[in-house]
Amino acid sequence: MSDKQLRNTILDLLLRIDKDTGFSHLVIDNAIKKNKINPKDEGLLTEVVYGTMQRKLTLDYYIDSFITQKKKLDDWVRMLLRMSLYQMVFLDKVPDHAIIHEAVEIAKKRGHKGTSSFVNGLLRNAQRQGVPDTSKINSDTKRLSVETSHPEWIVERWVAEYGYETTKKMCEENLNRKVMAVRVQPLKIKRDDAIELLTSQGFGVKPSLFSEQGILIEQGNILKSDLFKDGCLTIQDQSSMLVAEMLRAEPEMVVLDACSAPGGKATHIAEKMHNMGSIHAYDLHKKKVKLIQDKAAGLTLSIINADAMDARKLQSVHKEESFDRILVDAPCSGLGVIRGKPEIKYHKQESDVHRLSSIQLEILESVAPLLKINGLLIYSTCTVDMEENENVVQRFIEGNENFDIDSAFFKELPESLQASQGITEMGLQLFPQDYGTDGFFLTRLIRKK
Ligand SMILES: C[S@@+](CC[C@H](N)C(=O)[O-])C[C@H]1O[C@@H](n2cnc3c(N)ncnc32)[C@H](O)[C@@H]1O
Repeated sequence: MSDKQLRNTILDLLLRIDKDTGFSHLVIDNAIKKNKINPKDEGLLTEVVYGTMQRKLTLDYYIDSFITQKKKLDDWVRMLLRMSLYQMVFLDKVPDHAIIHEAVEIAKKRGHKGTSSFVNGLLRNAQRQGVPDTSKINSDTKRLSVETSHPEWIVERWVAEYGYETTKKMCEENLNRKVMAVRVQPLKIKRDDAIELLTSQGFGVKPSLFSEQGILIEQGNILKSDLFKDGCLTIQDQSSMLVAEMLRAEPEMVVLDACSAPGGKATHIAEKMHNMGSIHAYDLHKKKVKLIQDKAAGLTLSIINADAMDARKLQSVHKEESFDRILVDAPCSGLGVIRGKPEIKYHKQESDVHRLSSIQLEILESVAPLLKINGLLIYSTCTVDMEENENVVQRFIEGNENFDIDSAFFKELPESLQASQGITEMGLQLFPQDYGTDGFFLTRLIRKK
């Protein structure tokens, strides 16, 4: 693939991700496979696509400072400027003159002469004058929003909920790449043996913090390893691994996973149960049920029965007090996984947080009667927001006096989490900057009567 083709591909991918037609990691993976992109170009493509999305608002601030007449730019022109400026300001892989030349060539081809001279002029101005100094922005939240490219509503919510310093660290951390984690299928291989084998094959790996099944991948493409291809490993963030650890499901129990696709946690729970007992796994979307089934089959786990169903209607198919354990890994705004899916921060709106928190409470209310007395229920989300996390739990407890937060949950947390700043009386909020995990919330409820 020529440099010009590569840059056109990058521009097309960015436009697709920005229009919310696919998560960045899936769009990038598909493009690499489809276009048979070589490893060197693969690195640049991934870096520029992720980096441009991650820094979109910062780049827009730079672009707007060079535009005197406030005219609306075509989407592709703005995106071309963003990706070019991203490379000029944040990368040193390609010289500025080459970046500008490629951008002008693309602008000539996609637009008209006026467009290419506009692109040329703006990028040359940026090259000569440098980008504007953001430290001069007066408002703390606006400055943090521009410098770390998070919409102001998110910054304002986080500052109100967690304070300025925590918010600043979180926004800065969200610009980094996270270290990938995988879970070992213990019925197939021991973690120590997997670590030894992967190390001998040149991977940089080490045990993860919160689960005896977790491995952190610091170097190497684990998707290409034999262990992954043989179904001995599943990709899962360390925070998500905590869920099955804390659910305390045992062999022969009957478990409900109310929002299960793609099945990451259901399969982990099945492993914890030594593939004995039963897990009823549901998801609202019929097409996602196959993802659960495929994941279970890939890991040779047979106790998961997956079906499509709105978790709010499960009382129509299951009797009261049917389950020893229930997991509600609820649909959420996803503000905890911005590092891996940067587009989330631009696509989600504050109204989504309000809408989702109502659905989360409805799901909890609907599945609660299905839990046996003394049974345990985990509520979790991959978001950082009190309205969807602590407040949902509090509202649920207030309305259901037969449920309580299980105090044993806090004692059973891994030692490294015992002093976490995210522990409140409602549960545990993990922040991405604290342990390198996704932003994630979980708590455990117990049914008393
Ligand atoms: C956070 S994801 C679950 C991830 C999954 N537990 C795992 O570990 O792989 C939330 C899931 O809830 C599903 N969902 C959304 N609304 C639902 C509802 N009303 N009932 C059941 N599932 C729902 C979504 O389709 C999505 O797959």
